[in-house]
Amino acid sequence: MALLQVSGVTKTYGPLKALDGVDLEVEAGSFHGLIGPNGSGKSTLLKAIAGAHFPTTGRILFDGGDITTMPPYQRARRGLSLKFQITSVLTELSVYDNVLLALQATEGYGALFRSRSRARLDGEVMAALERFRLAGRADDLAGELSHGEQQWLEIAMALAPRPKLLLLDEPTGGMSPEERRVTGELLAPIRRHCALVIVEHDLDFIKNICDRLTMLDQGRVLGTGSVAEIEGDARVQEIYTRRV
Ligand SMILES: Nc1ncnc2c1ncn2[C@@H]1O[C@H](COP(=O)(O)OP(=O)(O)OP(=O)(O)O)[C@@H](O)[C@H]1O
Repeated sequence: MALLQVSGVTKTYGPLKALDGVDLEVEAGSFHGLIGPNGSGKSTLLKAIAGAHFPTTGRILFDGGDITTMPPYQRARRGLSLKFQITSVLTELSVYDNVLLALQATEGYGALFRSRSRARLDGEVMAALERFRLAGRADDLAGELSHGEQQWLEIAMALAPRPKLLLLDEPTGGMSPEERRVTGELLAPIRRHCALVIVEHDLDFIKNICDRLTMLDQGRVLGTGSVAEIEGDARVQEIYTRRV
């Protein structure tokens, strides 16, 4: 069974169907990109998976359990983690404390005091920072980091609790081409232990890092397949030449 299974998900806002019978399957360890024109429903789908809002109809299964109407904090404890487009690092805290807080928030303070030593958490914080080339900035204020570094810090925070699935909404927004390239490099090794669902407007970036793509158009799935299959799909090409 797939790690994530979205079945027949619809989301309506008044008369508007932002999602219309969407099916999506993501296997463990797979990187899955959501593409499509503006307003096609990519962010709405990501939010439904994250629990930021609930579908009007349909079901979402994650790691064998039904999470359709589960609150976000419970999804996080089951292994679902997310980073949205808007940066949410605490700029007045150190880089180190941002990651520490992310770990503590997922575990719950009770669990932290019962079973986890400060030394063990310290190891996890530093490992998370090292993976994202931020270990040397641990004591700096997060607000002193560049925009790209703040995005990496947020991804490091999202990955620190070792989720099974990471959701990323436009992580390379506002980054330089070099920062985008590095972001791809930093994300590649996580597939050993974590799957990814990513919304990203930079098609070259998403094609380079994803195994599979789902193309949305007007709230419906137009096609799902390998990058080569989706690139070769005439309907996908038509939409991108016409509207994107
Ligand atoms: N909270 C909301 N209330 C009303 N309509 C909404 C709301 N959120 C999204 N929509 C509408 O749902 C549709 C899908 O929006 P969504 O943001 O999911 O598209 P998207 O593919 O992520 O677009 P973009 O690429 O521009 O970010 C759009 O028509 C949008 O205006």
